[in-house]
Amino acid sequence: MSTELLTVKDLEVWHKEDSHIENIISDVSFRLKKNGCLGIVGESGSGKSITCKAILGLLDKSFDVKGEVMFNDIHLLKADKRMIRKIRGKEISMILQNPMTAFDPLYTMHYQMAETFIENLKVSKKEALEMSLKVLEDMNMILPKDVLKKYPHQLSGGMIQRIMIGMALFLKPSIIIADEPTTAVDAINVVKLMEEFKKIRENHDTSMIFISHDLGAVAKIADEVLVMKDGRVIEHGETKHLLRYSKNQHTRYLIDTRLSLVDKFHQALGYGGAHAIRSKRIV
Ligand SMILES: Nc1ncnc2c1ncn2[C@@H]1O[C@H](COP(=O)(O)OP(=O)(O)OP(=O)(O)O)[C@@H](O)[C@H]1O
Repeated sequence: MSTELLTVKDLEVWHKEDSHIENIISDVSFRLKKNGCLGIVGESGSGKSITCKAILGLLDKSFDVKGEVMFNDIHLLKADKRMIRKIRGKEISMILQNPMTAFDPLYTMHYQMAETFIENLKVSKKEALEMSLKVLEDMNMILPKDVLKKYPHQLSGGMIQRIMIGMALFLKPSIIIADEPTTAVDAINVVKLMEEFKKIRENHDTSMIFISHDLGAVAKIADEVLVMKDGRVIEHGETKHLLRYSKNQHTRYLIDTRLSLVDKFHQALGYGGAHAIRSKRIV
């Protein structure tokens, strides 16, 4: 039996504006194994988000998507909208880069979380409200009942992000796609969030696509990495092997940029720098 949950083959994305058509993504292919974690790295604008949105049918009509995207036996690019919406809610959850945009500022967290559970799990309003509280308790939020009464802008980016992760987990999807999940979060909460993601990998039967421009974050969690540049995959391989032995100039550039950041950080703290620890750790 195949262990692949998601197979993407020759994905292309084109953007149309008036009579102008521009190719944004080409020849992207990868496989996500059951219980695996694939990291997608690349600089800003390299095509990481558009690739994942294309897979989930989240791009608007100005985009044209070609290729093959198989989730189990379902061709996601050919599936009807109802089927796609069902898969997006229950089977594949996406954690967005900017979590604030995922919630409506006009409604309380309680209302919005409950709506999601009612729609995706077909539960009663009472059950949905209980589930919302359970999500916050599971994420170890302080005063969860108070948090539920708040509007999105009354919470920090880190809290909203943790709520999104908690909701994604509660729905027990087969795949979680996390798009730069640490962007809106301060440094201390980044560490906590990364722990949360590691726990997902250890305790849940969930596969993951983890998108980041930060190779260090990806190295902590992904077994395989796809490196993107200008809308194309320039390298793909097992994380440790790629970080240690890649000869690709751009991949090396991403690794070295990361190392020089770590160097600066360690020098500021009075340590020997990343080069001193390079032999022990990967990045
Ligand atoms: N709505 C849009 N209309 C037209 N082009 C777009 C749109 N969104 C993104 N693009 C283009 O698609 C390319 C890939 O963008 P994408 O957002 O996938 O990059 P990314 O690697 O996720 O970057 P970041 O890390 O900044 O999110 C870029 O060249 C970008 O300009």
